[in-house]
Amino acid sequence: MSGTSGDAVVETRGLRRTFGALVAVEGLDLDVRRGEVFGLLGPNGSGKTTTIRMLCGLLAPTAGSATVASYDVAREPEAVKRVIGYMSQKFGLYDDLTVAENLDFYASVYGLRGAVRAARVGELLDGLGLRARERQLAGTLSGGWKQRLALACATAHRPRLLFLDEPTAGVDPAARRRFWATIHELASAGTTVLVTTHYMDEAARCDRLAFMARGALIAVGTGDEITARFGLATVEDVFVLLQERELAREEAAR
Ligand SMILES: Nc1ncnc2c1ncn2[C@@H]1O[C@H](COP(=O)(O)OP(=O)(O)OP(=O)(O)O)[C@@H](O)[C@H]1O
Repeated sequence: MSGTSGDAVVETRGLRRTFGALVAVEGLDLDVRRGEVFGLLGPNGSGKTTTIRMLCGLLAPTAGSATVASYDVAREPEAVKRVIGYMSQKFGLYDDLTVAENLDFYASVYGLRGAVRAARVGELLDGLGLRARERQLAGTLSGGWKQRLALACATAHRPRLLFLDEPTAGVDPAARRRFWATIHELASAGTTVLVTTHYMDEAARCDRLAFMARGALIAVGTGDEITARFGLATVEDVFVLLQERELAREEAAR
């Protein structure tokens, strides 16, 4: 890990990704510290998912650099994948496999074998309250249980970092609250969590936030620091302001 960032476990410098003429992520300089719950916020299309996919070693940067747990995402994507867990917007579950089979599958993909794998699957079933549903097909679970299972799958190998892309979209408030309790337990145990969300109550549960707009970082800090910078009362006000600016830009471009 490079000298100036101290305990940064995610570090990007000038990170950029284009798709043809479209600049999805532009010149991103980001530091996420070990054990922090870090929220990535921004309007639709602002580059959050593209950023997460680069940090997970799933998408090559066009330019700039990023390290995750000191591994370079462009040069060492396989090493990155071993130390991270990724829960995508679509959860990535296999609908025609049971709860236990999904867990077993992910545990095997993450390199767990034999008795260690069986023990870990059992631990996840019990720890996340999935035992009663272990033989149920994932496709028949409610949204809240799918989310729980997806989190269990993403943490099967006890990753040092967890990337969560809109993890609670379409999930009821009680399930969201339970989910966040689990996230904070993981963070207390030293897991670094980077999460994207459109929900402001979830933003309030993050230690620090980064706002993105049109692929660029607009502001980074605690909720209080960011609202102070914009001279607004709440993080939601900042979010709405950015969204309105985006809409105005789109109108002007028409
Ligand atoms: N594979 C791709 N090919 C072409 N364009 C893409 C691709 N992936 C993303 N984009 C574009 O890059 C921009 C950023 O998208 P991204 O999904 O990163 O935004 P986001 O902030 O995660 O949005 P949302 O909040 O809607 O999930 C968008 O304009 C999107 O259409």
